[in-house]
Amino acid sequence: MTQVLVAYGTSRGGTQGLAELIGDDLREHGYDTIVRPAAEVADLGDVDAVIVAGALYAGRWHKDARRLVKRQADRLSALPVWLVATGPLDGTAQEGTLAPVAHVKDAAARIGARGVQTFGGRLEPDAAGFPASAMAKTMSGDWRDTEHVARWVDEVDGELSATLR
Ligand SMILES: Cc1cc2nc3c(=O)[nH]c(=O)nc-3n(C[C@H](O)[C@H](O)[C@H](O)COP(=O)(O)O)c2cc1C
Repeated sequence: MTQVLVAYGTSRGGTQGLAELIGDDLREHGYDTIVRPAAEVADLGDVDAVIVAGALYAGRWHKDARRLVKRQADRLSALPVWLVATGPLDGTAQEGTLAPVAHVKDAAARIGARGVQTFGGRLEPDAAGFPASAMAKTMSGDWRDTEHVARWVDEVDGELSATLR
């Protein structure tokens, strides 16, 4: 069975939830899927494809996602890989294809990623720490869109099916 790793970098759990959604959709398409924190991925084992998801903070892709791409660059360069950013606290990610931030663009170029995708983010009303708590007063909400994720996983499945199965 084709094995897909979904690795995520999160600070407040939203990206973990998004990675789990991606993982569930991939399983429905028949993939053997592992969802794991990017910081814990020391070895890519026998995976056939990888999705690296990271939260956006101040225009930066989460360090755990960046570091995974850096330390596994050689292996990732030889695999089908998609990079995902989750962040916008509004509907812009659903409306169209947002240009990737520089970190994601650079990481994609480094490993020859198959694609990059930005999904809406989540900020909880009781987010702790500054400036998250201040932002949460006016910007809290959940813009992770299950339909948007499902449509994107369909596209990934289309490409993987054409090359791996
Ligand atoms: C301090 C702060 C800075 C943020 N900066 C950005 C940003 O530059 N771009 C963006 O799209 N989202 C930004 N966000 C929204 C987060 O990316 C969003 O809340 C995301 O879902 C957080 O993921 P996590 O829960 O996995 O940490 C920011 C949120 C906070 C609290």
